[in-house]
Amino acid sequence: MIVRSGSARKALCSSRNFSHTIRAPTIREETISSDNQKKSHASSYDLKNRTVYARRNRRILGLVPSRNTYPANDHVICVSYNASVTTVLWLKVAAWFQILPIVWWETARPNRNCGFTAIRAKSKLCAFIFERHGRHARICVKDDGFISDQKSSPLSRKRKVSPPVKEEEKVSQTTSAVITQTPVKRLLTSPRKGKASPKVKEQEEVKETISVTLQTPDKTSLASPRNRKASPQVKEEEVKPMSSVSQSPSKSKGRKRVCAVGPVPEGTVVCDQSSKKWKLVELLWQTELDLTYAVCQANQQAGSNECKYMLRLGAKEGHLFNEQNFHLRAAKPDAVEKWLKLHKLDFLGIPSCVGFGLHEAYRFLVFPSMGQTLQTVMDEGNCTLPEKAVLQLALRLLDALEFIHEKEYAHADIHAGNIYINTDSQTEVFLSGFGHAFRFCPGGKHVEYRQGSRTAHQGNITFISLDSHKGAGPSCRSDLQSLGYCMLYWMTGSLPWSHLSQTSSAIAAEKERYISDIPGLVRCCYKQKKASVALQDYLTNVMSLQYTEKPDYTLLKAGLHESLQKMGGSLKESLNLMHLHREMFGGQWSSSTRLDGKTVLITGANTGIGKETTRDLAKRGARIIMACRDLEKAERAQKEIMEDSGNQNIVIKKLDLSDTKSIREFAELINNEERALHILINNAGIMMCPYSKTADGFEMQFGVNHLGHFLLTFLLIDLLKRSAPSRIINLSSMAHGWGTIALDDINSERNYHSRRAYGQSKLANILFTRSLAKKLKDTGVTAYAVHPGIVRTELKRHMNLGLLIMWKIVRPFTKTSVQGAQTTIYCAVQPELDKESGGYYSNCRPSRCTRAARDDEMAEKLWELSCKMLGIVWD
Ligand SMILES: NC(=O)C1=CN([C@@H]2O[C@H](COP(=O)(O)OP(=O)(O)OC[C@H]3O[C@@H](n4cnc5c(N)ncnc54)[C@H](OP(=O)(O)O)[C@@H]3O)[C@@H](O)[C@H]2O)C=CC1
Ligand SMILES: CC1=C(/C=C/C(C)=C/C=C/C(C)=C/C=O)C(C)(C)CCC1
Repeated sequence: MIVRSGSARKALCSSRNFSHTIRAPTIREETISSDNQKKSHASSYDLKNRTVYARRNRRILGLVPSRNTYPANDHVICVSYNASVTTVLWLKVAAWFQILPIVWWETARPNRNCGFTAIRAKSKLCAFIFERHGRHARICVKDDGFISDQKSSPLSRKRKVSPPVKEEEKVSQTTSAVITQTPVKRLLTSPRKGKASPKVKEQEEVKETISVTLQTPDKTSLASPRNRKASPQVKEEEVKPMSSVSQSPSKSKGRKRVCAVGPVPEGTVVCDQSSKKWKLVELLWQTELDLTYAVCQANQQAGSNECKYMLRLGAKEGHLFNEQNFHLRAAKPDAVEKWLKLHKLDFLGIPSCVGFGLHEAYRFLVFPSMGQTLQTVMDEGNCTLPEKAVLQLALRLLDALEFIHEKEYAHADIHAGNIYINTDSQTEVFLSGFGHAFRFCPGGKHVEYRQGSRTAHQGNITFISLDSHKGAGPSCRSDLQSLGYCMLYWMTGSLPWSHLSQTSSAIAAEKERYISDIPGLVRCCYKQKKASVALQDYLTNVMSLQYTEKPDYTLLKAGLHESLQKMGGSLKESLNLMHLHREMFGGQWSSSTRLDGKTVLITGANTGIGKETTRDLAKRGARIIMACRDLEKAERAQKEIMEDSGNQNIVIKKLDLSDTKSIREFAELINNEERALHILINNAGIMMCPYSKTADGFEMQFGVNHLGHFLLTFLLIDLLKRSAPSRIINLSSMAHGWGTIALDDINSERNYHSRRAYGQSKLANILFTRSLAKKLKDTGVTAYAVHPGIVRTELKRHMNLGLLIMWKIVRPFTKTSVQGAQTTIYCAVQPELDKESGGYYSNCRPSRCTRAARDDEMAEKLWELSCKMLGIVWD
């Protein structure tokens, strides 16, 4: 529960001034004594799902804003205690370029005894102030970002206990077992470590609010496996993949779910079949089907930190019954021991069940504590994992799979929620959750392939094999294919079917389509990135396995091993589950929102951010109008996107934003031909070009980036209003701070500075968005300004040498076009944004722009000037 030492801090302190870490679990406050200079001290807060870590001696502090609030990746900022000048400078640069999510910070050393560093992240509420009082440091936290004392700290807020689940809510018709894991209190270290201090105990009394999102369980999965009937027909079920944790780890973050069985109060003692008594110390997490507790033997007094065991509790006749049978039949500890010796392995990730039994209407299984699930790790901030870690995981899992397959069982539900990682060693990976395990080879005789012989689509819908979709008994190939899907997903954060809200049979159809097109599958997930050769080989191998074929595990492992070695990795090495670059700078965001029947118009759609935005929205089913000045380039992009998305409803129209005639002709065509326009994305842009003028005599950057889009929006506004709810997205930039609006020399005729002129045009984009929001109030048309991040596109073609050198320096922190497109897509599809208008967004969340960009008076003046320059009247 409480982070004292170990992996959290190790992770936290591992790199330079900033690093990734796994979020600490609970509310904690600690006075850091400066007497103990040699000892390490950790402090952590979970403040309405935000956490601060502080470590004094290594002078590192970190904060992790909550995923509950923000759909995009978490960020970690670590700064020195009493930050040094270098740190502050670094922070300033990082904040200025929005590399880190800092919007405000302050350091001061008013006197020798009291210094502080305060940081405010993009979360509205975060402010952490580190004060030193004599020989002690104290952390104060306050909502509004300014110094507070602990009395006003929201730490005192009470958590509400999850209400018991009503009987009628428990069972209802829904999908096949969609397992979603909710960490009740997030375990960071293995429960074996650490002691709970009295103070901590007190803090633990504070209850967390658990909002109830009912995800009703599958009837069939609650029924005894013996009573389960095979459904001959594949039942068509509406499944929203995003609603399942492992289908989209990022989406489920923080979502609290209620288990089919009501929780048993902590402190309850249960007795297993061998009369051993187990005390439920703490509810760790829950899925729709079961609850996991930290437990200790009843005669021992232990805090949750000392619990060496975990207990899974579910319905008496539910999937735990199947799991219990599996453990009794196939995974006895001595069998595992024997296997280890025979195969000269140092480790085999098969949990040993040390007790099982019934308690009232529940069945429970007890295991030695295995750490935390991979799902939890990913929920804590890793949308994707580094290739090296995925290879390590896969090799460990292949060992486990080879063992269970040899014991005649298929796991049949491989996904991150069923994989545990020992948080102490970080080298031990366990395969758990055998609730769907299937004995495919009873007595050495492989079952015959028969579709519909079992309930179709059982297990986690995103990762189950095609055989499971079809209701055929899963065999070796099912597990290996599922593992392949998992690896792809962990590495890339997507699968062709993972972001679409589809029926289970539609997902099955996608899997069927790709089973014979591995290059296509890999391309679809990796997009423009270089794919892992090892993974591609693995997929090719396992997708071609016959139903009864015995896989060549040695060959499969050799391929992955070779690749791991080439990357300088080994199985002995700790898993590095932190994807630093992606995490901090990637800003990947995911949503299942479909746009079928919607029309999107996007300018500059043939390359860079525009092209990736088009690709994504095309995959969501929208009709797309690509407004481009170069038709040849546009056709190439259109062809590629059509092939990739399967969406043929993508048209190209010529638009040159540097010529008002072209804009008018284009708009006329759209107004005549299109029945509706739901999303207008003013994306095209030009940056820092040598001085030149548009056809109408406007300075090029101001003319294209602002005036061109201003006119286009004006000409399309009635169509947008008629199509409401509709949205306008203006691509601005953090570069809006590089310039001001020179009302008296808007065309930079007296003085041209290419960077400032670009800044002026991007500032104009934000001011235009603000004015639009005001003028379009109550029309159902909303407007958003976006900073996409610093993105590796063709935009920099006019940059001067100095800036290009700078570009090289910041390159490691820049985004790919796919990453750069995420905030635009977010503004285009996120349903809640219907209620917001006029804001500035970056990293898929509201962001802070400069004061000049919030100047409504200037916005009004710019509006008037723009109308005048374009010769239009727009009130
Ligand atoms: N990349 C970055 O780091 C950042 C980008 N932005 C903004 O994001 C937007 C997209 O930029 P990005 O994808 O990076 O840049 P690219 O240069 O890759 O793409 C710009 C697009 O705009 C088109 N375009 C340029 N001039 C005109 C014109 N006169 N008429 C019609 N289309 C035109 C280009 O067409 P063609 O291919 O024919 O040249 C191209 O399709 C821009 O508004 C930019 O200011 C903001 C912050 C940072
Ligand atoms: C100037 C400069 C830098 C580089 C900035 C770059 C490369 C910005 C690119 C911005 C873009 C592309 C904006 C588009 O709208 C550093 C190294 C951060 C630090 C100091 C000054």
